[in-house]
Amino acid sequence: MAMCLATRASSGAATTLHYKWVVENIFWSPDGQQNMVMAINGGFPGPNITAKVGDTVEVELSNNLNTEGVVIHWHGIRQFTTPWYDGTASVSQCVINPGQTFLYKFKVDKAGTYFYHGHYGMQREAGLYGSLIVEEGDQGQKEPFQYDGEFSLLLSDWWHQTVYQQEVGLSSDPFQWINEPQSLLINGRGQYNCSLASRYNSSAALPECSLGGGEQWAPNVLKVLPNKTYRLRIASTTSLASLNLAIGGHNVTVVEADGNYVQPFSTTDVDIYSGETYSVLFTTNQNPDENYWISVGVRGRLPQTPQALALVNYLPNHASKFPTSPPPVTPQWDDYNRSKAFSNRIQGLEGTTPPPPADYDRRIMLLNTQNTIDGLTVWAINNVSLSFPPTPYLGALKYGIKAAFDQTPPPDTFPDCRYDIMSPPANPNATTGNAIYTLDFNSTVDVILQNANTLQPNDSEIHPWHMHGHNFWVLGYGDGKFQRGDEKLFEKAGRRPPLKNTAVIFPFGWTALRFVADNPGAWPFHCHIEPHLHMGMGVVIAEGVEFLADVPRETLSCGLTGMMFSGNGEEGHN
Ligand SMILES: O=C1O[C@H]([C@@H](O)CO)C(O)=C1O
Repeated sequence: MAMCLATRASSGAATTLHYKWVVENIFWSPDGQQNMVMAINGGFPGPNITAKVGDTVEVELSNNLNTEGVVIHWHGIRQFTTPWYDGTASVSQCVINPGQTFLYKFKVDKAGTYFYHGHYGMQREAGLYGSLIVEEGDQGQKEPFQYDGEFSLLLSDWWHQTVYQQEVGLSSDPFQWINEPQSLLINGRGQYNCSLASRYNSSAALPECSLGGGEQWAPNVLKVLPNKTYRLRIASTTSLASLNLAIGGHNVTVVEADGNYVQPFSTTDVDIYSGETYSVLFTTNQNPDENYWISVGVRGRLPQTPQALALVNYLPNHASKFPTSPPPVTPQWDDYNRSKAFSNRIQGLEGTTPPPPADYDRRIMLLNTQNTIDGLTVWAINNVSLSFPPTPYLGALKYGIKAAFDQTPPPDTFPDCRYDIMSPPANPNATTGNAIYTLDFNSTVDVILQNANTLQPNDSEIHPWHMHGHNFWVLGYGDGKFQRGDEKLFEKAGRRPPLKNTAVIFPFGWTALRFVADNPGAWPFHCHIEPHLHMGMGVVIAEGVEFLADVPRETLSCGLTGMMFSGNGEEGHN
């Protein structure tokens, strides 16, 4: 569709990519069953953006939804000097109302694999996402690896119930959990109630899918030539599922994570959590008379969803030639030692910037618990469940509107240092709050994300935490409760902490991160499982807002900033 194509305008070395997008609900069959999907320009997933380092990306976003606002977050893009285009409702901007058009305009300053998605309510789960690739610029750094071609695989999970019903379930008493997805999608394509893998198993529960190839739910086909090396750019925008990807008969070499080069290592399969991206290389060195399956399956929760499949089609074989080997089996969902071993293999590329030494400007301990508030099930951080305010934090901070959110800082550590993370909370009550962590500009901050038992005995879940506006170094993962002295685990000889923007906390474990608060703005830092954020599992950090030029008014025309601009509200005072 012509509308999907960017117009390119170059002046000297700088290029501006301009896109016109329309968001609307359409009918689509992501897995063979027709459903309502939140689409861009009439297609699902949204259009790919491919830019080069230094480019300016402009997206003119028109909201054609009938009754709800929309925003789009550019996941992994730091938005340095443009925090108001980060695309998070209540934090960086007011939602774009139905019928309105809003211009996002930001520079992409770091090569890597990224994606974009809705960041209002549960619009990501409704289908509002697409892939965003930033290539090295013509003059800039060379990539530390080579390949002959590349493919982008955007992974997601899909439910048949609408997100509106799910949201009501999450805030009902009794609580109604969204449960496991009906299907997993690769580039928006999956199969429900039938399986392409049934032919390998005479007692398969599902019938074999019958497909012509042109269906919206037909699997992706990656056409490759023998004896070449390809780059797979993998991004997970799942709402819930932790995934594992493998290519039948081929090992892969991991080279990039969350837009950062990592020390290459070879592996049979890749764990990928919601919010993460990886680049892997694979060489087409297998029998060229065959085609091969790529399989993606669920880990970290008891799987109730069949694998998603895509086909590696060695040319000149026909794509309809079925691989002789069945799809790779996904590793056991609860083999956490295996998951931890994979996460620990991700290390910074030799020669890349190591974390600054701990100066303990600030260490924030964030205890993740499942709680109840007035009979509702929520998630809380240090006993506070985040509830987004109607006035975006960025404007409230810039204009000193104190009434916009709770001014008492949230706790820097657990409510009770003796908290038993191995048992359900002794007192499950939590409070709702919207206060923020204000960080000294340019300070080094350590965060310890501490997992705990849920409301059910002997139960603790995976949570991938994503930070907007920053990359952080993943200092280490540990089991149990973080203790004084566990810092020594950060400094294992020869280990280079990787830079990432999303890091998982394992059940009953902790994850330690370090970052520099060098990006003026207000930034969410949250569990990337969408219903968990909806249930309050996140915090907001802010730094250096005083260094920002004027925040564009069109980003703040709601809540108290909206009233201020129209002359009816509390006047700003810095
Ligand atoms: O937030 C969640 O709620 C359920 C369960 O803990 C309570 O039903 C679940 O699996 C989650 O991840």
